[in-house]
Amino acid sequence: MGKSQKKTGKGRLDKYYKLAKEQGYRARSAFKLIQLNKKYNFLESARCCIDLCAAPGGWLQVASKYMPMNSVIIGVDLVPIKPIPRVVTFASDITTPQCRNLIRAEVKDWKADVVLHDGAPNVGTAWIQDAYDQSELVLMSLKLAVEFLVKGGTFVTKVFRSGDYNNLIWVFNQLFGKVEATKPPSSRNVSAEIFVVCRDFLAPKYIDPKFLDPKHVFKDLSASIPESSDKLTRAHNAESTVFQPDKKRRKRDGYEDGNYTLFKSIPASEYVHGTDPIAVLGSVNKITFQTDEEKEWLTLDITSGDVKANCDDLKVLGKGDFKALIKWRLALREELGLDVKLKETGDAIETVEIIEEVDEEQMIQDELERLNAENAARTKRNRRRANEIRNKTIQRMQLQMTAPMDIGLELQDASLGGQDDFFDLQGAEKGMRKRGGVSSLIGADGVVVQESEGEEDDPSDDEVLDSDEEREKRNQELETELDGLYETYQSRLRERDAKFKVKEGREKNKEREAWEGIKDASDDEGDSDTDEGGWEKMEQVREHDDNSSSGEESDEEGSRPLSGEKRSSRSTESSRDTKRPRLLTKLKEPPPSGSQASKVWFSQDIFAGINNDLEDIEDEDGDDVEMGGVHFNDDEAMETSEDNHNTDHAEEGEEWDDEDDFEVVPQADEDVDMWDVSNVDEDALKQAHIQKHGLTTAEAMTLAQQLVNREKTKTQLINDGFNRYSLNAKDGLPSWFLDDENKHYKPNIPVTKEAIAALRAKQRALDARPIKKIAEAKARKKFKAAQRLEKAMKKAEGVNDTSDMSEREKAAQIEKLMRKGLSKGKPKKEIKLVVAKGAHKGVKGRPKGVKGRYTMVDSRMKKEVMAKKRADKANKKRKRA
Ligand SMILES: C[S@@+](CC[C@H](N)C(=O)[O-])C[C@H]1O[C@@H](n2cnc3c(N)ncnc32)[C@H](O)[C@@H]1O
Repeated sequence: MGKSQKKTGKGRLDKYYKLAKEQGYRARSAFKLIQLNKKYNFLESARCCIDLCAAPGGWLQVASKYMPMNSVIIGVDLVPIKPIPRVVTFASDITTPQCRNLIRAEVKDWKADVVLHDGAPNVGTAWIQDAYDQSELVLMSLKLAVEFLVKGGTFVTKVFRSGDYNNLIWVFNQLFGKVEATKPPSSRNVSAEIFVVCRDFLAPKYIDPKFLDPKHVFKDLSASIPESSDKLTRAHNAESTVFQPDKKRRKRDGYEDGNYTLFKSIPASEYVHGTDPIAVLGSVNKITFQTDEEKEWLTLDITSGDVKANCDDLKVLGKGDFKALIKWRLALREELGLDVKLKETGDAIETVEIIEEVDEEQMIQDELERLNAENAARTKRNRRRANEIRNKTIQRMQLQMTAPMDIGLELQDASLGGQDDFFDLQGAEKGMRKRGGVSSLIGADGVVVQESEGEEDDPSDDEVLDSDEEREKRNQELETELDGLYETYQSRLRERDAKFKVKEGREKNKEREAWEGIKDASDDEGDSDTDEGGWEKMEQVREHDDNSSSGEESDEEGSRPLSGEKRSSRSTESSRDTKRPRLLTKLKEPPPSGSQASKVWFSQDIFAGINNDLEDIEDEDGDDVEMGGVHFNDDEAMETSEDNHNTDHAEEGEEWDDEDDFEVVPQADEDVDMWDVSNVDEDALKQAHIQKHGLTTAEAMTLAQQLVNREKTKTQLINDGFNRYSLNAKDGLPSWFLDDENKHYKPNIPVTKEAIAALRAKQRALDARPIKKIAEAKARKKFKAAQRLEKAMKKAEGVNDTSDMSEREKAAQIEKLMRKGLSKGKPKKEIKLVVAKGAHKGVKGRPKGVKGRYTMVDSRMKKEVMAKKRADKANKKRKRA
């Protein structure tokens, strides 16, 4: 064993190690023998002791200490043992006859009182192998012990807990009167070693060699030798008792005695008559039909082909097969009359059940309770759903998806219009009405006030929806309504915010929505009652309203065929409109689709002169008009004229009268407008970004390169702008879908390798740029070098000008100066680090043999410096945060 291993392994430096050191024992194992002897007192009376595997001699030291003077102590080991007073030692392998002869030569005709064995074969091989060798060594030591021990003597041996342990103990028991296994306190718990103290050696006249033969001992041995039998006799009859055991050991892996096969079959009668059919089916492979009776069962109707097949292989039973086999067994038992009694009992029980007096009142009561419970559960479920919907609505309001005021008003309106179920859920609606509508849920500061669960469970809200279907339907309606409300909210935003309106207009330009034609105003009105309804109708009416005066609006409202909530929102809006200054009024609101496209189209210069003629061109019959080769209807013409009208004003920069609630939204160049799909700010931002960082995307770089290399013209680029992504109709699409489309449904602009290479090169150049600090340091260095050179030059000039020096001297001097000027300044003086350990440990002043500048360092200092650096860094970070 290496020294380092000894010190580090298993925490070896324990108290016994120290004690052994203190008391001069060669090994800590000495204490094991001391403790064993303390318990069994075998050393004090011993006159002769043989220690097998004794090196380095710890046990021998103990024996020499505890055994009487003049006693014989012999120690044997593979390795030589350093001499110990009163102890005879020699090196030998205890498994060899040579060792036996050596011992014999030493003890002569004496017999040993004690034979000790603390052998450990070696270290490093696999545990199984170690354990086996150990057991073998034990048996070898036993062989020597039985040869040299006196009758009544003691054999102490170390055994490892392994599969052979019991066998060894069994053998010991055959040869000794008392066998005890013990683990002295000094033996480490982690060690598998156990010490067996075998006392009262029986010294039989004949010991069967098989007792001491590992091949036989470590074979399967019986543990059941009759206690009553005389030990000697047993020893004499070892072969018959040990090697032909009465009862075979039961295998731990569950084999039955004598049956080492995995396949098991049982006769059908056993299955049928047995009490645990399930266990049979679970543990057996096959049910056989061998007896006449069993064979007869096979002919019965109940024994179908399936049953037979199932009986053949029980390991592959499915659920159905299993059931079939159980049923078959029951049927067969009935057939055989085995279950008659049981059946009768069952009947009797049933009869008892039937004749049991039925408490009618109790039944009614139970039924009532059941119904109540069901009802309560349903109510609770409904209320929970109502609550979910309400929370959803509130959440929408919080996300500003729905104008809270609208909801409140709509609610009121709905209730006025007799739409009691407007909010889908009566309970919820009632609750809200009581509290003044949803708007009441919102505090003065706009924070939504959540209701407590307790309130939800108010028994007064017990009215529930009729059925799940109805509730579902209403939920859907509510969803639709809420979507509508979201649209309203958006349109309100449009009206309020001129920028938003312009932006939206541009968005529409971008998308070049499909031309749907614009219906005649009169048609619109006429159709409104028949074809269209719901939200679109309301939108159209609202647009129409926008063009009329606010005073008129309120008057006309009542006659319009709008749903209650829409009417109300409109009327509210109208009343509000009268109060607040409107940003855009007289301009005709474009129809929901097509108008922007037409606006763009007709805003081209080519149509500039025909603005005023539009009315004239208007077909009296309201027919569609052909203009500039483009087919369009009356509405478009109207709109075009107005659009152009507006554009004119915008171009002229005329200030519109505030009273008219007009604010001219400055328009950029129309040509640019076509492609300027985002808002102006975004463009400005993009420009600023490009100015600052240059082109950063591969697409932009590709386009730029194509333009520079004249691979593409501006017109081509513009044409490329018309693609499938630009003709997307958004009508009727949910907002979430549109949001998603905005993110992902984008044209895939091609990128070229060259563009990517250019971008990479740019990035590399950026990466290669040193950080500010380094750049500054480098510049400083350069600057200082230049200064030095300048100084050297000046000096050189001075030298050159001197007349009292020869040319050769001058040259040498100048060279020296220039060398100095070009050098990196004064070389730093080296500081020697002296580690404060070994000879330098605890030295005050200059350590020996160290010249020049030095610094004493030690591991502690290093740790402290590191810790300080860490702390400083952490402090800096904290300050910054
Ligand atoms: C744990 S030490 C014994 C320590 C000893 N009891 C003491 O207190 O100093 C085990 C010893 O068994 C010895 N050994 C192993 N196999 C042996 C063999 N076949 N014959 C003799 N000695 C053997 C080893 O050399 C080793 O010194």
